[in-house]
This record gives sequence, structure tokens and C-alpha cells, in this order.
Amino acid sequence: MSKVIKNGTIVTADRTYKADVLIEGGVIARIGQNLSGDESFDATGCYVMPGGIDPHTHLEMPFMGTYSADDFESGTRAALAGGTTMVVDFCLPNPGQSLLDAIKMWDNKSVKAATDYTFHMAVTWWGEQVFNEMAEVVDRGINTFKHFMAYKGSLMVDDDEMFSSFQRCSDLGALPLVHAENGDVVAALSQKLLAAGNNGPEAHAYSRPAEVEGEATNRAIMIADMANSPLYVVHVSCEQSHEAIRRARQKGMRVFGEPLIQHLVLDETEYMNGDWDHAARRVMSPPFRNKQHQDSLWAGLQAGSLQVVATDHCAFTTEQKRTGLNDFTKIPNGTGGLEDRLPVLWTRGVATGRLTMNEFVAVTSTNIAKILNMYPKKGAILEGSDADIIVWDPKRSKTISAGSQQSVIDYNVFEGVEVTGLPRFVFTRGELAITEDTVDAKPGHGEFVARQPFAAVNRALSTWKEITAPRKVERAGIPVSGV
Ligand SMILES: NC(=O)NCCC(=O)O
Ligand SMILES: [Zn+2]
Ligand SMILES: [Zn+2]
Repeated sequence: MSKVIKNGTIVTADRTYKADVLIEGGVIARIGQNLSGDESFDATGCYVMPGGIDPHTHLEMPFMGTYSADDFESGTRAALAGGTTMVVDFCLPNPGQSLLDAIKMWDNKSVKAATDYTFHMAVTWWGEQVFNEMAEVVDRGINTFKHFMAYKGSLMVDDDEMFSSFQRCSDLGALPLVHAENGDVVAALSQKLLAAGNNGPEAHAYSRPAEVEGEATNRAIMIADMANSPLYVVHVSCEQSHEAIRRARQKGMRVFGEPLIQHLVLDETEYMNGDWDHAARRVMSPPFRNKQHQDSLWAGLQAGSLQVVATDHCAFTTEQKRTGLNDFTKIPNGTGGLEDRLPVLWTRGVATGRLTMNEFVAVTSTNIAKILNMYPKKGAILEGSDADIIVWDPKRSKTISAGSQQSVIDYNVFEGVEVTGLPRFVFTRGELAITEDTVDAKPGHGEFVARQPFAAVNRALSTWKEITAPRKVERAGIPVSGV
């Protein structure tokens, strides 16, 4: 059965124009005027855009002694409700565990996905086995490897391990990702704060100042450069980190930066709230910052020095957060946002003139589809692309509330935020999943998207490094000593 979206305005990362879209067999079959199909969807007054891609989620993630509460079923349902039609989750091997076993675990969890998905692989330990298995991981369609520079004693890797892994990524045509915070400094500051009796959620923010992130971002960039590797920095929250990325890009390095919708909109005053639960629910790493940092992130999206807006959706219930009642270092780190990313970014970005509609599409889908090597299957409204489509009604509005969200947690960090701009329809590979407030997500509909390695970028970096590498100076003769 074919479907046609009629009377809408197509908005992509580079064009805005009026046309109908015909969907057949899960893909965009035709774009043109006066198209017809078996079923028709009216997009009058709406924008027809690629579905959002969230490149940073943690669904059912084992972390800090518990599991994040949204799994692939509720997480992808929330995604669809907010116009996101694809998520990228992280396979996390335990230290010593095979990377291939971790893929099996994530394969099992993701059978419930209602949207398409793909994985990043985390490098949580280093050794010959990891070195060897990275090749197999790439063969299985996972071309991105995440490195945690924080979470000392659990996920953190050191510079030596990072350098080895980045070199391996370079050889395999893979892209390394970093969570950039200096984990040693965070651990030391945390102990100091606790010793001084500073055990509330606000101390989480005190233990992770912007310098901790700026230093680690710069270090990762330099290590990537020495390893001939591109680099993607997740959850960039501050000017210091953005500055390092901007500087690297100006020098010609392939470095990408991903702010989160939370950091763009919510600030550090949340941690000063007199209600412990309110503050603890917002504990995440890096923490929320102040307005100057937010302005820097918005400017980066406008100028192109930052490319992607994600959520790092890692949702914990209030009860889970209370594990850290007497010790902020035990509060599970993470916040939600999958359902809210697009409406909040539209409201605070497009409606305020900070972003154009085309920039909105670029930072919510097209740029990441290109960075992760899955464009134009994803992130595009083109004939032959997957029919992951949102029909976006710029006039629909609501007030965000935990009471009406799809996520299973009992609060929402955007509670009370009014948004204007919501989906009228959402299609995932051609299947209708959302009609305004009606959610018809189908667990199991989602498919794994395999991604090829980035031969071109990594080869270019290695070629240039080889041409400009230090060379031994060949001399005609060596002076005899003592003469
Ligand atoms: N960001 C966060 O606080 N939790 C999720 C894990 C991570 O990305 O660091
Ligand atoms: Zn992180
Ligand atoms: Zn994360």
C-alpha cells in the first residue's frame, strides 16, 4: 500500500520547496507535484522533514549499580512521539568482556525497538583481544568507538589506551568518540567536597567545572591528531570545550562537536533548588552550565563549529536517584530528553531566529547521518531514502509534562516548558507511528542500520600525515669524533 504526503513544504538541510512525497515499500519512491497514492496524508501548513536522529542514547544501560529506566521499547516510543525516527545507542562491554559479547547483549535488548537504530561500541578496557575484535566490530557495521575519559574506576580509559585505540580506529577507517572530562581531577575534587561535608547534588556540578571538560577535550583532540584520526566529542557543554573544537577545526582537523538540548536550555541554577529530588533528577555529566556557556553552544551551531544536537537520553527514576541521598557521587548520572529534543530546539532555536529551519534539519538529522556514514539512506528527503519522515506542524503547541510523556520515568527535566512546533504525523520506514497525540509505535519494527567504515577521511588524514611525517636526515658523512 502506497502513501502520499500532500500539500506540505519540504524542508531539508539545504532546500525549502513545495512538493508531495510518495512512499512505497518503506522508502521515498517519488517527490513531485500532484502525486497520488493508496492513502493520503494532509500536510497543509506543515513542514515535511527527515525524522530526527538521536546519536546519543543509553537505553537499559547498566550504570552506577542500576539500569537506566527507559529500554528500547519505551525509549523509541518516546523518540517517535517527539519526531525522532532513529537512535544510536552504546554497546558497553564490561572491563575484560569481549566486544562481540557486548554486541550480542545489545542485539537482545534492541529487538523491542520501534525505530531503526545503530550502535557505537565503547572501548572500556584495552588489550590484544580488543585490538583484534575492533576489526570484527567494524565488519558488523559499527564504525564508531566511544572512550570515556571520566568515571574513574569503571568506564574510564587512560591516555595510553586512548592513543592505542585511536590509532586502531585510524587503521580501520573508524571514528573515535570521547566523553571528555578529566576523570582524575573529578575524582579528587569529589573526595575533597565530600570531606568538607558537601554531599548534595549541587556538589556534582562543583566537582565538574568547565575546565575539567575543556582540558580533556583539548587532550583528546591532540591525541587524535597524533593518531591520524578524526574525532567526535559527545555532550559538549561549555565554551572551553567548544573553543578547543573550534580551534582544531580552524587548523583543518576533522573534529566534530555534539551539544545536548539539555545544556542549550537548562542551566546550573537547577542544582541550587531547595528540593533535593529536583536537583538530583538533573544530575548528569557534564552538568548544566551558565548562560555564557549556553550562548557559546548556540553560536557554535550557527557558525558550524558544532554540528549535532543530541540528548544523551539516560533516564533514571526518582527512586533510583535517591541512591545518592547522602553522597552525590552515588546519584546515577543521566537525564531524559528523547521526546523533547525536536520541539524544544524548534521553540528555542527556530522560533527565536537562532537557527533557520534548514539548520534545524542539519543539526537534528542530516549532519549526523553524514558523520556516521549513513546518508542519504537516513537524514534526507530524497527519492530512494528511507521514509523516516516528520510532518511538522509549526502551530501545534503543548506544555511539557511528565504526566503525558512516553518515557517511563516519573518526572521530566523540561517540566512546564511551553513548546510550539510538534509532529502532525511521523513515519518510520514508511509506517505511520504518530498522528498528533495518538501514538502507534510498534515494538520490533526497528531494524539495525549497518554502517561502512569511513575510508575516505581516514585515508586522507593518513596520506597527509605520511607526506608531512618527520624524516631522518641522510648525511654524506659523519664527522670523526675529536677532530
Ligand atoms: N551523561 C550522563 O550523565 N550519563 C550517561 C552516561 C554518559 O554519557 O556519560
Ligand atoms: Zn558521557
Ligand atoms: Zn552518554
